Amino acid sequence: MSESVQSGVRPGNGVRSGDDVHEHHGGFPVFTPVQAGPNYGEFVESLRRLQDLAVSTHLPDDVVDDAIARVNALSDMLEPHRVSEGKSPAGFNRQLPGRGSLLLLPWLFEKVEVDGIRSRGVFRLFHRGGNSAAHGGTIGLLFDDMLGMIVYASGHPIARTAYLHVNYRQVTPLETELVLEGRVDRVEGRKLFCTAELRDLDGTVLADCEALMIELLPGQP
Ligand SMILES: CCCCCCCCCCCC(=O)SCCNC(=O)CCNC(=O)[C@H](O)C(C)(C)COP(=O)(O)OP(=O)(O)OC[C@H]1O[C@@H](n2cnc3c(N)ncnc32)[C@H](O)[C@@H]1OP(=O)(O)O
Repeated sequence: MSESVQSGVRPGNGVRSGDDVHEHHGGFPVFTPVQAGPNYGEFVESLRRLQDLAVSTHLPDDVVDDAIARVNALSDMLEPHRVSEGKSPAGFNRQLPGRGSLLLLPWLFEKVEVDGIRSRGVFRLFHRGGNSAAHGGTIGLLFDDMLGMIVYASGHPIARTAYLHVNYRQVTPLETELVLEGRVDRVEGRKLFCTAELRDLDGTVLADCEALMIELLPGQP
């Protein structure tokens, strides 16, 4: 997504290439992608490990107290480096799992093309819902984020999700490599009708979705 914001509309279905970036990306500011430094991916992975442990340990009280002190010390170290939206490498680095954003599932893109995207990754312990299955909300998060990339790849201006209908077909396992594919199926004016599927490596559909993405109007947030 970051490249679209930087360079404007790319070739694709419903192209309006050459048009003004501000006008056709709604009220989104023009972000210049912030490149991650050489160890940024390791930093994010370290935090993901911490998240996994935070939800899968039962700590003695003295360990909790020690952890609070250490985590606060780490936060105090980071605090002076706080920046505004668009100025952090988080979310801008497609070569990193989850584009380097701790919010996103740690997935990597295999294909980002006009006719659709494919991404691969795992749900981790942090994403556990119940009985070793992925939390349904994290599946929605994965789909929603991929929809943004589907719109970007298709060459359309930035769009927001009007609705996202998720069908949970099978229990989605943790720590198991899975694949997601999605595309724009149909365009009606500003309305982009998209579909995507989450599959295991045997090809079994674990979840699928249908979504309506609406291209933003000039100045629309
Ligand atoms: C660094 C990189 C950054 C890059 C960052 C890139 C960001 C990507 C975003 C990723 C996706 C997200 O998570 S977005 C976050 C979650 N979504 C949101 O917060 C969206 C909140 N909702 C809105 O802002 C608004 O409702 C919009 C923009 C979706 C639509 O509002 P609008 O622009 O006023 O459009 P409106 O006239 O209402 O509707 C246009 C047409 O769509 C239809 N329509 C509208 N909503 C629906 C609906 N739920 N179900 C059916 N149809 C609908 C209308 O009937 C109409 O059809 P007709 O009469 O024309 O036929």
